[in-house]
Amino acid sequence: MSKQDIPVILHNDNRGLLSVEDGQLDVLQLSADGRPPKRLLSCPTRLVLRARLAASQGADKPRRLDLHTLGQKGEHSHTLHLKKIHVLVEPTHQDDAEEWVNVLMEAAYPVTKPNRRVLLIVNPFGGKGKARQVVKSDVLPILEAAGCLVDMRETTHRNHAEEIARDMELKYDVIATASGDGIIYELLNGMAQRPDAKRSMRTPIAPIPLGSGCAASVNLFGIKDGFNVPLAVLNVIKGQKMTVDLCSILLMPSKERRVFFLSTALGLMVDLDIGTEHLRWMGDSRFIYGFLRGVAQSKPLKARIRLDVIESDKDTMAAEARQKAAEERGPVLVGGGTDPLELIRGVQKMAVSEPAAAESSQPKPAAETEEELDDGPLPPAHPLQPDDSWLTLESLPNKTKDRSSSISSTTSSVSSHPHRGNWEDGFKMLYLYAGLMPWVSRDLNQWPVLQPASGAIEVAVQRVAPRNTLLSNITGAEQGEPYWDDSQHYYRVRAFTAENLDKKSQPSFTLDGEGLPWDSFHVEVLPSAACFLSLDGRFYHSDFVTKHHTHGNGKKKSKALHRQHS
Ligand SMILES: Nc1ncnc2c1ncn2[C@@H]1O[C@H](COP(=O)(O)OP(=O)(O)OP(=O)(O)O)[C@@H](O)[C@H]1O
Repeated sequence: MSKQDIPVILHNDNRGLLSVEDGQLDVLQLSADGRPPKRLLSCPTRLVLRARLAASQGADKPRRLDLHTLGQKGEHSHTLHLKKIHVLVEPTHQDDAEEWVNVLMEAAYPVTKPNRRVLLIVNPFGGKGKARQVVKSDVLPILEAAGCLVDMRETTHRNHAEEIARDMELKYDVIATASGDGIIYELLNGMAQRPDAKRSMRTPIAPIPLGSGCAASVNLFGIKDGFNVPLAVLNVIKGQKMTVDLCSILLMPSKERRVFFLSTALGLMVDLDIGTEHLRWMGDSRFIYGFLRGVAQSKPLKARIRLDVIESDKDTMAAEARQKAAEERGPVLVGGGTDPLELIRGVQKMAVSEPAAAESSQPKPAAETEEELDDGPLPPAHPLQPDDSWLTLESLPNKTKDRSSSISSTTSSVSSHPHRGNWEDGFKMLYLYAGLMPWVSRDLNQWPVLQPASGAIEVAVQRVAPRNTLLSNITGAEQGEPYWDDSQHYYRVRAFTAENLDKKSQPSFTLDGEGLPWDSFHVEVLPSAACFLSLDGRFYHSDFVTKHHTHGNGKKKSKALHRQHS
């Protein structure tokens, strides 16, 4: 018997052994006749929620030991369910048992502290309308089994989450959202209005995917587990703080300011989202339907976009993203790629990029102590002043001759701009999609080279292209392959503006999936403004950044496209 083992009496009165070693908890039933022990439970310590010794009932009495874990349905299963095991520890082993419980809890919480205080926001009408029921059956029991203290609030009307965030006490370790992305958007906008906005935004958000589009969860847990509710609850319990950028958007002419954490879209992507809201019953399949419908119509977007570009070379951005992923992952599987079960079975690692964000018992460096952080409001939003160095992309209504109307004389010529990203005068846009997290839904990794908290927003501009090209881009979209298509122009920017050149036929744009009237707007990045929880302190790595295949097909496709355009 090693220090990691403790003898116990099992619920069936048989003798047993609890063992914790190499990131694994085992519960064994011992046999009296020399046969090998029977494994009753084998569980990665990542899935251990709590181990607790009950109070002593007297020095000569056995003590009860409770083990709460999540269990996989099978070795390769992503399905998790709550398991509770109770055993008895005989008086002679009780000191060792106390030490064993500490060893297990340290293995179970290697980078965070247990017993979090959780504000749980539930949208009872989110997604397919099952949030309330799933919270009761799956979410609350797991949080309680882990010893979390939960305050639950149900939203009763639109924008209720915004009101809650504006008025809440800042006493929680985490705000969990049993909803879709809309509630997260509202929470962040509520926080943004507070006089102590910066402090409030240091409370991390942990999404529990119970809406129709749950992009935040897909970005944290990947395509396969993007809708895995118990895994998302595990993230509430032991996720690490991950800082993210937000964007501030100034709506013109009203000068109303909003913030967003995910995306803003123009053109086809607007029709795809708000044009399919009546199809929420389809879950996120409604987006595919909307895309097909939009491609069939291929209605050009009429807009003038000005971009403060940092980078537009796709090869450079892809190489940087792959390098960063390699640093974060350390040694990888033979053949590369992502272990689909890494979030369930791997040992929880401290984030490479933000070790100071982990709740370790080590004192933080002086500059990162709470006292020195700014607790005040967000900086005020002012209209942006694009100058000569900004890139201007225009997709004009067919009959427009006078292109000078609202273009300032300082606008640079596209063809000579160092960051034009292969855009040519006369190209027509189909959509613009700007984002702060790689996946916008399970089906679309729109910004596969995006780095969180980089101080930039990624802008993809899809120009009008033959329908078969656009349709063939659906294949591989979940892993970001359309990035390589030359009809998709890609810019990493600090800020941008978008002016509507046909308000009648394109009245709206979307912000984190919510539709708003579009006249013109100004977007700038709020670097590292908010934080989410993530099990390994980062977004889930897509195959795009972990598998280093070339993009020969994309290049061939784009040459063909050029031929068709000329
Ligand atoms: N009780 C309520 N009645 C009506 N609307 C509500 C209620 N609670 C929240 N809402 C609104 O529901 C909208 C959608 O919320 P939620 O984030 O849960 O996602 P969803 O629409 O299912 O999925 P997604 O936004 O990811 O597509 C939000 O705009 C919110 O204001």
